[in-house]
Amino acid sequence: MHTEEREIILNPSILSADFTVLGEQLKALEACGCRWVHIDVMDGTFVPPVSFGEPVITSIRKKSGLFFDVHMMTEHPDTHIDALKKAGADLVCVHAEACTHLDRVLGAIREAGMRTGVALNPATPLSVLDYVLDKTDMVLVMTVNPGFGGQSYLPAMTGKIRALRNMLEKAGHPDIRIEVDGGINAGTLQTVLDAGADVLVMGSAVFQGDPAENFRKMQALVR
Ligand SMILES: O=C(CO)[C@@H](O)[C@H](O)COP(=O)(O)O
Ligand SMILES: [Co+2]
Repeated sequence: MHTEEREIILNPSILSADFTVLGEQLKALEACGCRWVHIDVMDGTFVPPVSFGEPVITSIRKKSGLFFDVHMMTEHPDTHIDALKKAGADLVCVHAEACTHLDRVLGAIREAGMRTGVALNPATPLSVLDYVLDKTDMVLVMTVNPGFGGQSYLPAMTGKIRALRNMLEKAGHPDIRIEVDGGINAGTLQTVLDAGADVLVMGSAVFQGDPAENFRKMQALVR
C-alpha cells in the first residue's frame, strides 16, 4: 500500500476528557465520523501517574462501538491481556521498554484475538522492532515522553517517523500503521502526516473545548 492510499485515522485520547460526560462525548464523536478512540492505561510505575484500567474500559465499552486502541503505559503488560480482551479492547499497544519478552507478548495479544502495537519512547531506537515486525500491526512513535497530556511535540521525532516509514517499506511491511502520540494538534498535524504517520492521537486538541467541533476541524485539516 502506498502512502497516498492509506486512510488517516484521527484518534482522540480520552486522557484529557471529562469523564462525567464521556459516554455522550464518544457518541458525538462517532456521529461525526470518528472510528477509533485511544485509551491510556498508566500504572504509576512505568510512568508517574495512575490513570485507569479494565473496569473503566468495560464501562465505556457499553456506551461505544468505536475501535478501542489501548496504550499500555505499564510494567508487565502481559499480565493484563486476558482482562483487556474481556473489557473490550481491540488493539493492545505495549511499550518495548516494558517487555523483556516482546515477541512472546505480541504473540499472546494476537492469540487472544486482538491487534498488536509496539510503542517506543522518544529515546528508544527503531532497531528494537527488527525481529518482531511479523507480529506487529502498528508502531506507536511517542512524540513526547509518556505520562502526561498537553506536552509539546518533540521536533526530533519527525526524522524518526520518516525513518520508520522507510524501514517498514524496505522490510516488506508497508501496511503496518504508524501512530503518533503527544503534542499532535493543528500546528503539528501536517508535519507528522508528511513524515508518514497514519494514526494521529489527539488528547487536548480534541477534548479541550467541544470534542465533536474540534474533531471536525481536524478532519478538515486532514482533507
Ligand atoms: O499517551 C499519552 C501521554 O503519555 C497520550 O495519549 C496523551 O493523552 C496525549 O495527549 P496530547 O499531547 O494530545 O494532549
Ligand atoms: Co497514549
